[in-house]
Amino acid sequence: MVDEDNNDEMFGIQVILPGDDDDGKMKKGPSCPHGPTLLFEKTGAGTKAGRRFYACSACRDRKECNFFQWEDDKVSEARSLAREVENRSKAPPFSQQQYRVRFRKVAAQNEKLFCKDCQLLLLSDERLAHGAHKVIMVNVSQLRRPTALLKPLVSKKSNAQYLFTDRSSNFLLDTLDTLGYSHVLCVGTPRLQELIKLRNLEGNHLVMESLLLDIDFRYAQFYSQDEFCLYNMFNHHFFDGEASQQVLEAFLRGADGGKAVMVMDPPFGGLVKPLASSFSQIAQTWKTLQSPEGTGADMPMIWTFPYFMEPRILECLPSLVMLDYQVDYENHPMYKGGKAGRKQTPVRLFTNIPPKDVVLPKDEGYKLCSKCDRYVWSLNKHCAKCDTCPSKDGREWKHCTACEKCVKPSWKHCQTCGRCALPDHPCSTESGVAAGCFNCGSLEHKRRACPQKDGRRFKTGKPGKKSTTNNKKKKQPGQPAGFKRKASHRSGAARRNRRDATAKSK
Ligand SMILES: C[S@@+](CC[C@H](N)C(=O)[O-])C[C@H]1O[C@@H](n2cnc3c(N)ncnc32)[C@H](O)[C@@H]1O
Ligand SMILES: [Zn+2]
Ligand SMILES: [Zn+2]
Ligand SMILES: [Zn+2]
Ligand SMILES: [Zn+2]
Ligand SMILES: [Zn+2]
Ligand SMILES: [Zn+2]
Repeated sequence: MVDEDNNDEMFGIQVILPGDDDDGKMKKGPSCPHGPTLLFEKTGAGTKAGRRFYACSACRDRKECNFFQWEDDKVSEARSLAREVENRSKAPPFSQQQYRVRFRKVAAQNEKLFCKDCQLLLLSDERLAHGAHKVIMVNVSQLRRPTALLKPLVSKKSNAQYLFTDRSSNFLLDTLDTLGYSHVLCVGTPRLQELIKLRNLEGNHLVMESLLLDIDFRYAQFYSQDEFCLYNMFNHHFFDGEASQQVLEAFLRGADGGKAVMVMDPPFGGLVKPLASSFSQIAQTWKTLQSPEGTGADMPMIWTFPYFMEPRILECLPSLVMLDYQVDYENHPMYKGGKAGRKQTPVRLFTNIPPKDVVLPKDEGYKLCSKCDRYVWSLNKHCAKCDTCPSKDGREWKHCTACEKCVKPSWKHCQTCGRCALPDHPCSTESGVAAGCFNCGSLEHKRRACPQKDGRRFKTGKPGKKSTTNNKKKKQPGQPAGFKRKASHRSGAARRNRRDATAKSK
């Protein structure tokens, strides 16, 4: 589901945000059903600027949203109107207010009905209309656990609804509780919001306020307007516009005097740059709402994402630090903890909370490194030469004196490349400069300019040998050939590569 080389410039396509090259004056892109689209640029070989186009911010698969428009396209009025009609047709069937009224009615019914086919709570008189559907009766506690009732939307290229295990969600909540946070902004973390509400009911903890921002409108059924906003975290778009912005502001204002924190768990294949931009905008809103006597500090945040995205995240949000805690997921085939003990998962916490304050559980194998002043995984041994606990992936790394840094245990120092690498890596030229394309092995170009831009990686160590799997999809007329974004990099080959790189821990 995630590739190690997932980044915003993958396959020679990069996202352009306001401020990148226009002093922030870039006009808003046209909208798809997921709000304003993002502007992408197809970067060719060399320095020449590529052609720009708009595409959906939220879906990385054209089957889910096929919006495409060249930046310089003239769009006819008829096409604009047709788009508006389509966008409206994809909007939720009820407004947040209507959902709330329905929820109250359903909660008051003797028979609380839920249609599994429509993923909708039903009023008694609607049952007939869902006669052929699978309708079940639910109780009050099920109404309080929407993440258990709703079927997770596991399309990897859009919602990727992977839910925290009890272990991970309890750890997160205990940590926030210990650190004294009174307001938790849950961005794409419905299970955390749910757990907060359930704990509040228990009455033996300080009450925490929470607000869920998520693109899955099914959650609107279960929460009031002050508890849920339909939101796209890739373009910072509130589907209910000003009303939702005000809900967010009221929530953050309410935290003045208390402590607010934002916890985000985006789909793992998502582009880091637009995500970071949205999170920064929320943090900025929080900052402007702080009373003048505040400390001027940044809004605390915790972003869960795979460890191999660390360089990209830190490039976009340099104040974050990656912690060793391994987040696991209940319904993810690869990222869930094993039955007997813990299976390693690649998902970590990135935070601007001082790492020493986030106490990682000793009984799960974490320990304090007094030299680094942070909690680390048991196999992450402090290296005196690097003066850090170097491991990123949970394995014990070893120091290479030639490279003057710690490297993965499976790597060997290669005299030809002058650096450590996997023993079967494609070797570089005599010049000592890493040669050729990491994707296909050709010495003619780098991966970014690879004509075979489908994310498959050169794996055999034989330069020039191409993979036989090729799941090319039809491109839209006039659309750049490389426009697949994350669509195909989860081919069997890519998945295997990632597994090699992470779970199997080569
Ligand atoms: C990886 S799951 C995280 C769920 C979390 N682990 C939990 O247990 O609460 C991603 C979440 O982000 C939401 N999501 C996906 N795409 C989104 C988008 N573009 N904007 C906002 N939320 C999105 C999904 O609906 C889902 O709830
Ligand atoms: Zn879209
Ligand atoms: Zn139904
Ligand atoms: Zn250390
Ligand atoms: Zn070292
Ligand atoms: Zn080395
Ligand atoms: Zn080499």
